[in-house]
Amino acid sequence: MQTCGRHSIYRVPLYRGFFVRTFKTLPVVDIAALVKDDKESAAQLRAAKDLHAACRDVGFFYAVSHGVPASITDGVLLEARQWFNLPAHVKQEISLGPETCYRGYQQLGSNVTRFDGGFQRDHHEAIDLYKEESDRDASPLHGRNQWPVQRPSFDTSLQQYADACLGVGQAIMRGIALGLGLPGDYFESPEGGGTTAESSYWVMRAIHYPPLSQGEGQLGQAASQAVAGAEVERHVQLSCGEHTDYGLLTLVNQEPHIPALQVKNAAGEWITAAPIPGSFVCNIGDMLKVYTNGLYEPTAHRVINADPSRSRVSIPFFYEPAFEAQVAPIPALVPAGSAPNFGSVRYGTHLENKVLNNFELEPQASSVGEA
Ligand SMILES: O=C(O)CCC(=O)C(=O)O
Ligand SMILES: [Fe+2]
Repeated sequence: MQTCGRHSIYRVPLYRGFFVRTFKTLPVVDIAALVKDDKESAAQLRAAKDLHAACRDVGFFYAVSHGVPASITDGVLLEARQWFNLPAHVKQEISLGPETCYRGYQQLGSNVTRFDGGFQRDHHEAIDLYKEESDRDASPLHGRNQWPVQRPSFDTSLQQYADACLGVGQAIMRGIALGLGLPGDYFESPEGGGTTAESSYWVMRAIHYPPLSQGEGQLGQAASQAVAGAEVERHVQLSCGEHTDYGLLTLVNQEPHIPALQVKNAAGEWITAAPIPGSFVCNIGDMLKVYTNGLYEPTAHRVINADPSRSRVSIPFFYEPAFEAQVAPIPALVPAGSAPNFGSVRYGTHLENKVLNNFELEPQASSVGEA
């Protein structure tokens, strides 16, 4: 096992197979020291150790003491809820498509979860925003955002929220680097991809999940089973189908009233990520699997809003690598004498392949009536 001198806080197990993911709850990690301290401290190393265990054994954790004021996290959820209450034709003024670089509003059922031989429409509407890039020719995703200008206060609170999440994302990535026995700024350095709060090709989605009802306001039997945490056939409509995330780290800010996010353990059981006020539910994405040579695995999750009377709003923020980052297994995490488990991938190419495949933008016959 190679480590990086003074940064090594313990030996990092190289084979995740020792750590069967039989979790029944999600760990809570206090990240105060990572967001507050400039210098590496004993408290930072403790947080880093907790992050390492959480990423290796679960792939999900609640981040608490993150320092983002409730006025920002609660405020943006409230603003989003009010924006989604606007008439459909107002929301559609900022509809997304290839011509808007996939930025803007997606109506109910446009987002799909694909599986072999088919896809399922997810039962949510959303606004998608990305880091803004002026060089439109360089990627079908590059461009300016369609901010929700119909409510300037929402626009402002989204921007504040994004700034705050960039700081938290960079701090958690420092903790993850330390937890891997690397220098805290590893992912910010050129050899680690050069990802910082400034360069991250972040994504932010404000999502509205109407009640998941079938028939006359009742959940279908299969969907009810899904609510109870069972595995279901792929054709059963869910608020958001089973998937893993694409990049480094996702921070989910969710409304407190509905437990709807479910996380799959190795036994195939669905564990509910019930809201904890003041926390972000965090999960790791595909790129951390590549960086760690497979030690950290992104965990499948899905969303089911089973409350027949209330919709749910969440605002995931995706702290992702820089678009041009070349992501490859970190040499110190590849056993001496072994070939790396993965080749190098340009993050922007990985993202394009995912996003360009995410939509079925033709209106759904049954659910788009109110325009
Ligand atoms: O709404 C949530 O709780 C999670 C959404 C999600 O998994 C995603 O957008 O990737
Ligand atoms: Fe996700």
